[in-house]
Amino acid sequence: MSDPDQRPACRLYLITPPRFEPRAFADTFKAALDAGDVASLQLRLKGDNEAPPAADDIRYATEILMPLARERDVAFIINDRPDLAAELDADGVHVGQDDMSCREARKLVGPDRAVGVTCHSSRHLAMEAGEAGADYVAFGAFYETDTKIPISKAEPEILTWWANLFVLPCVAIGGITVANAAPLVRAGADFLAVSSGVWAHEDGPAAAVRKLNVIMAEESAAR
Ligand SMILES: Cc1ncc(COP(=O)(O)OP(=O)(O)O)c(N)n1
Ligand SMILES: Cc1ncsc1CCOP(=O)(O)O
Ligand SMILES: [Mg+2]
Repeated sequence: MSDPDQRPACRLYLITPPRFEPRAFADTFKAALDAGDVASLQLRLKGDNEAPPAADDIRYATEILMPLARERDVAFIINDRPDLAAELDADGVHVGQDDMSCREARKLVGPDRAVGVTCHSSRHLAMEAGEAGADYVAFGAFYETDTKIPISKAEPEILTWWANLFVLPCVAIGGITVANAAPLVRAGADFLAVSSGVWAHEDGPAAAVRKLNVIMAEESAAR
């Protein structure tokens, strides 16, 4: 059993938009990171219809964004590509169930980089990922989203179940915004993974990061 009183406050795990021009995006990116606490940033590039991006696009975006993240103590995670996470010396990789197994990803990135695993709404997948050496498990999608067509709908109870049993951090993802984040923090999320809820916020990304930080602090203190 894990002790809920020992659990650190929930933190923000930013996900990039699926498509952007890295140099043009850099100022927006810096403004978001400078607006409040951001634990990590996932470079999640996708082509049309979720097609995988070219490796060189990931390399170029990493060249521009990773130093900006590092200067701010924000961990830089690459989506889908453990090989590139190792090659580019990123802080970690996120793999989905159809990308690569956690163990294979670990072999590619080594012991010192983080490996995160998509577990949809499955307790079984999450326990498997934990046993396979994942550094976090990700549950979702909690809310409707236009960023991806999710294959599962998760309920906040899965976060509570996980947090009460395991020390390994859990990430909540899918349609999270300033307006709907609170119940996920209360339920036990260690990280909120947010893309459009930050980049498309009506008052801009910096305002979204500020507001999410207030919510995460308040709701973590109340749990
Ligand atoms: C933190 C986090 N959680 C889940 C996902 C989804 O990964 P996956 O299922 O492989 O889908 P794609 O993101 O690759 O479309 C994620 N990227 N990050
Ligand atoms: C990658 C991913 N996996 C499940 S939902 C989702 C999309 C996250 O983006 P948003 O925060 O815009 O819903
Ligand atoms: Mg994937």
